[in-house]
Amino acid sequence: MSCYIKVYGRVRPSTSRNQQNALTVVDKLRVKVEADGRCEKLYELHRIFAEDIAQEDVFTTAAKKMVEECTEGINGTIFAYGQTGSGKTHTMLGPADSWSDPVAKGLIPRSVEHLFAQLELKAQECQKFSFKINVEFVELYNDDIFDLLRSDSNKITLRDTGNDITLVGAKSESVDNSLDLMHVVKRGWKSRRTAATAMNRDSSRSHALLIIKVCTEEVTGSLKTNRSSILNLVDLAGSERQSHTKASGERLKEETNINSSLTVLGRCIRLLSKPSTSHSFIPYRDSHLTHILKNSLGGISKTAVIVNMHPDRSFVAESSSTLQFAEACTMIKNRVLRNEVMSGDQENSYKKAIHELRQEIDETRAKAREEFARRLEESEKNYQQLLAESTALKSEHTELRFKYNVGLVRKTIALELDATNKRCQLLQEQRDELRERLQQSLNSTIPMQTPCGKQRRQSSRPQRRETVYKHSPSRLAELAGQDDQLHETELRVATLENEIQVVRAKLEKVTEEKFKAEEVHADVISGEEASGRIEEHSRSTAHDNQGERAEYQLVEEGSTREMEKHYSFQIKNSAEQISDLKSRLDAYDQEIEEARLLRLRLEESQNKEKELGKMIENFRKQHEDDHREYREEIRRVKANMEKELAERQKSLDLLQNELEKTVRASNKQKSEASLQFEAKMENLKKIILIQFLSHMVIALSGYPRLFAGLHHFIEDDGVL
Ligand SMILES: Nc1ncnc2c1ncn2[C@@H]1O[C@H](COP(=O)(O)OP(=O)(O)OP(=O)(O)O)[C@@H](O)[C@H]1O
Repeated sequence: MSCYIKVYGRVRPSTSRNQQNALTVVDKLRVKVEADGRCEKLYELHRIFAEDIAQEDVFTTAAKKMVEECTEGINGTIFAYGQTGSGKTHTMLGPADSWSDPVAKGLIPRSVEHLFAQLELKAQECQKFSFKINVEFVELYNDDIFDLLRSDSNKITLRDTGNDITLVGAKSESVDNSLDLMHVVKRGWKSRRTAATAMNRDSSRSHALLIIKVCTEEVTGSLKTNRSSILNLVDLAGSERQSHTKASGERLKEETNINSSLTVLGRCIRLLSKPSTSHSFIPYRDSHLTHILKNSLGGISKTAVIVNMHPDRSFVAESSSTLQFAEACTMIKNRVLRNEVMSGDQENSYKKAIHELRQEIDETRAKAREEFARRLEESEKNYQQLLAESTALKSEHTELRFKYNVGLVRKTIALELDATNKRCQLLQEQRDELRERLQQSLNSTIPMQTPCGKQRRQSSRPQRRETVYKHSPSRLAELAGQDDQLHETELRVATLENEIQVVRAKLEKVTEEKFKAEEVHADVISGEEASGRIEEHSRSTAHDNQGERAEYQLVEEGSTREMEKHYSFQIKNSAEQISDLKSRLDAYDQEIEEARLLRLRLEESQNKEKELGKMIENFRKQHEDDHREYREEIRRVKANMEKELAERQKSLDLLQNELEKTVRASNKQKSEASLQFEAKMENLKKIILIQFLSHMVIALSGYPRLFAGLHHFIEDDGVL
């Protein structure tokens, strides 16, 4: 994979208020340089950061992705370039003592934190993942390399093995987390050579190189992938003009060295940026700086350059030269390689990984289905329970309503019986009256009888018995009046009989209703008891009627004595009936009371029913809410599962693609190898033939004619 070096420009805030700025940020990609308001030039880079840009934005744009790719085995280099005091250290490290300031800290602390965060994330995502971080920190001072992690002043040498450039003698410290790494950086930074110049109170006098080596091991199934990468974070010393820095002595020597290394860097960049010279010699070895950065400039790593500029008009020449350097950098293409070694049976391990992923997907699906079914069953159960409760409440309500209706029927019967009772009382009074009259009539009849009843009964003469009952005329008149009265009574009795018939019919109807009611709900009152009572009542009513009829017959016969007996019997009977009716009335009163209580209970039950209705409604609502929630949750779980499935499918596809690629590559390798093998065999055959022919030539050299013929034959056959 080849890609261009990314170049970003950053303009620092101006230091002079009076001067007009020579640099104007036109937009996110372009910056304009103006000299004396006359000649102006527009430069376009991958991104221009204006004075007010946040450190976080610089990191996100220029370094974040590169740091992430480092964990994938791709080397990365980020360096800050620019004149002295233009803000290189500010960009790379941040202002002094801003290591832990979330706003001000620079690109190095942010990269370190992000690198570890990314590695931790991978460790969580991968089946088996481990990493190892080693760090080296050196400075290039006066074109010598010094270790910033060691106090001795031993110089470090470079070993170039083509793709690898190693620092021989540099201390490599192993770190486990970002804090440890930042402590190492802090320690090294303290040893870095800085000095105050006219341009910068804390000017860097050396190029600082922080080298972070990342090694990761990832195991998927039986496939082991080892990746390694290097992240170079470089803070270059600034190019300086003696006219500005007013340097002399040691500072001047430093300045000369810095400028010469930067000149070599510029030369290499210029050569690399010209397509025609891309294959010509690049003088990396002319300075340690370019030699160390060899792989980052036209080499095998990804590179980002941040060019820092001073906007003031007095530095317009430096800004122009920085921007020219930046523009040349944008033309350089790197051939990025991924440092990755896979071990184990790749094809099988891919297949195994695919199989495992498929299994995982199936398991996840089955689990989701089970969960869904379980929740559905649970909610169904809850629903059935609520339904049963509601049915029980409804039947209770019906039962109570029925009881109330039975109570009402009883009350009606009681009222009917009350009316009957009153009529009976009236009848009794009338009978009493009749009895009184009969008594009077008897009193007046007795003196007319023979002195001794015994004698009369013993007499054998029938004509004598007839004379015994002869009445006086006044008595006869009285008897005639009595006959009228009896007739009247007879009429009354008939009327009463009718009334009793009506009442009896009503009673029968009520009894029938009661029977029906009690048949349906036997536990309210024993049906037998009630029917017994009603039958009894009917019997007594029938008995009354019979009695009245007999009375009527006796009256017709005209036997006063028998009537007396009959009336006294009737009176006794009536008294019994009355007491019976009274007791029945008491029973009815009791029943009415019961009905009242039932009504109260019914009201209570109605209230209860209302409450229960509310409860059912609440239950139903809750059940519906639960159901909705379950459904919602199931839907959410399903969506998550689907998402996960899609992701897994995606990774499966990727794996399959990779597998196909690997298979294709291995097939290609095989065919290439077989072609090579065939070519080699062909060559070998030729060599053997040549050797054979040369032996023949030597052997036949004594026979010139035969040799000439053979030579001719060889040329014709085109063997040679
Ligand atoms: N973008 C910026 N915002 C605020 N202050 C800045 C910015 N850039 C630089 N400065 C300030 O300018 C001064 C010089 O910056 P810095 O030391 O980073 O420059 P430098 O390019 O590293 O210089 P040298 O090459 O001499 O080391 C510092 O005090 C720094 O805080």
